[in-house]
Amino acid sequence: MTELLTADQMRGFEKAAIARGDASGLDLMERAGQGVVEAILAQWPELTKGGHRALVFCGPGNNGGDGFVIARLLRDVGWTVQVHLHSDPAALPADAKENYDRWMQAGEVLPLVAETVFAGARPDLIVDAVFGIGLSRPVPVEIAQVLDVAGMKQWKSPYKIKRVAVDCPSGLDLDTGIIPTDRAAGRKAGSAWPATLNTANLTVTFHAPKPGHYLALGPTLCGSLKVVDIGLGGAARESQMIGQSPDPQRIRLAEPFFAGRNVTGSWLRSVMGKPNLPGHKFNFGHVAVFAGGVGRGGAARLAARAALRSGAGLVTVICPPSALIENACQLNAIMLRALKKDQPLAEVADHRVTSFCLGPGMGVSQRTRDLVQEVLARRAGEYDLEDPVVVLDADALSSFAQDPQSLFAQTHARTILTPHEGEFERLFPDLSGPARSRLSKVDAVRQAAKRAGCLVLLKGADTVIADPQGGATVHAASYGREVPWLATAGAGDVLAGLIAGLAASFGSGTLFCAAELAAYLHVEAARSFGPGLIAEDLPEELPKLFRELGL
Ligand SMILES: NC(=O)C1=CN([C@@H]2O[C@H](COP(=O)(O)OP(=O)(O)OC[C@H]3O[C@@H](n4cnc5c(N)ncnc54)[C@H](O)[C@@H]3O)[C@@H](O)[C@H]2O)[C@@H](O)CC1
Ligand SMILES: Nc1ncnc2c1ncn2[C@@H]1O[C@H](COP(=O)(O)OP(=O)(O)O)[C@@H](O)[C@H]1O
Ligand SMILES: [K+]
Repeated sequence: MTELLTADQMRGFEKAAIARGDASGLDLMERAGQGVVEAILAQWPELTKGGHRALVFCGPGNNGGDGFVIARLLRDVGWTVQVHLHSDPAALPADAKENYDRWMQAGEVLPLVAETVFAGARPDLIVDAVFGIGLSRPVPVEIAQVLDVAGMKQWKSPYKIKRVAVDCPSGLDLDTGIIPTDRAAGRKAGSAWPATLNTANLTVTFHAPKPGHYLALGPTLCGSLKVVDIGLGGAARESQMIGQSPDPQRIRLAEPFFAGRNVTGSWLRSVMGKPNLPGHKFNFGHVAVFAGGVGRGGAARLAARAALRSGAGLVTVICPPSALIENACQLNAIMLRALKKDQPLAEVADHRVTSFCLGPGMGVSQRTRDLVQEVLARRAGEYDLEDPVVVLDADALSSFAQDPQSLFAQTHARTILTPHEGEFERLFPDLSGPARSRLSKVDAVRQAAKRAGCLVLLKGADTVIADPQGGATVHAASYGREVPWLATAGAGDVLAGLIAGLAASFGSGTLFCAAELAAYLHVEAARSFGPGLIAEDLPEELPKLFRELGL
């Protein structure tokens, strides 16, 4: 798993490397510029021949400094390079000023304004080195207009121009994936998108990716993402091994890589615990999924099917007596019990149930609230680790919209809430909507987890999982892993069942790791099946996936 570094953390790594004497700021800037040029030529080998034309846009900070290095290195290999600067050169920080001076020994700098940028011939390459991690406010309108991808239409055959962003397309906040805009810059009517849009074909970042490359608009704006090693050392804590709990206050990316190696098989084995161990079905966990009334059982059956396919030893659907026949007609390997209104839960779900899943199709009602509270009150005794896992999704969350605190008063460390944005807003209105123009999805989910006293997984193409201590993971269906066809009714129910099933076995993995793996498998199952997918297909794709992933 790769660590995602916030701007502050990145600056910390840079300072530490300089303090250790590993490199000077100027060395780092040179390596950064060199890394960008190498990445450009690797991405487009046809550009290696030289004789091409580049526009380099430089900003007032060290991102601009990288731009001057790139301009010089391209010029050295025979390119015609035109540099535009948005700043008073005298105000540049020291390393950027030094690289400005080196460029100026045989070059010139034009202002970064539309009239001069679009006056010349069509470039082959545009390098955006205006703002990186130092972005502190909305980009001024006149610069946003120059950076707007639509501006390229001023040249003939604009699709031939390659756009490269240094650290990020300028204007993207790398902590949040949001584009801060002010009223002057405006937004398209009725849209979350700003009126102008700066996108890249290739984004080159340094040392480690940043949260904003994966959250919100980040993946759409960045194109493809390349991380360049600039020798900062102390690899951004990749030592958070797969299968281990997250480091509090740090953010990681849920992916099957460790130290550059693909470790999918060992990730699956470390979290699932099942293969190669002797034992009987009760050793591999018993999942109980609560279903709603007549005609509403589909969602629970989807969750149950995912739980069983994910390796749980037993799965039982618990439904009201009126829905027994409907469910009996649909279920075979999944067991079925009816729970009467005043019947004690223990009569249908004994102490061997290791994982509960509540919400899908249950209905928003007092009955759902009561069942959630009864399940949360069931504790195993002294050790938290033996409490049954409780996955709360959909109606189990919405049933507490009027009084979220009464839910949070009962949740425990083995509880996970799995809302989509709408359900999240019902429980955490102050961490949703307008608040999210300031607060990253990661920080919103961290605050939610702290308040709820349990894990929270907020769904989306950028799924975020956080624990109450601040540990957080992003699982991103982006950069070649896009699965828009996963936005299909019932896909969330399958995810809830998958978490309940993976966490049921008391394998070596924690609930947090089970949630990370579930998010990954969910998207891999959708990728494996492809377009045309419906929710029923997801659990059925798992056996093939497990085989392919080396379980
Ligand atoms: N931290 C590191 O380890 C390294 C950083 N490098 C580069 O340095 C960059 C960070 O440099 P800085 O911290 O100087 O930050 P930036 O260069 O990203 O931007 C900071 C400057 O832009 C101004 N600014 C911010 N938002 C603005 C806005 N909306 N309108 C007008 N002006 C605005 C600030 O006042 C400041 O002058 C990175 O993105 C990366 O490109 C590289 O040289 C490699 C090493
Ligand atoms: N564009 C997308 N890319 C990747 N995953 C997506 C996308 N849209 C939705 N998903 C995933 O699909 C699931 C939808 O869940 P949810 O909104 O609860 O739907 P439902 O209630 O119909 O099951 C979530 O796991 C979400 O992360
Ligand atoms: K940039």
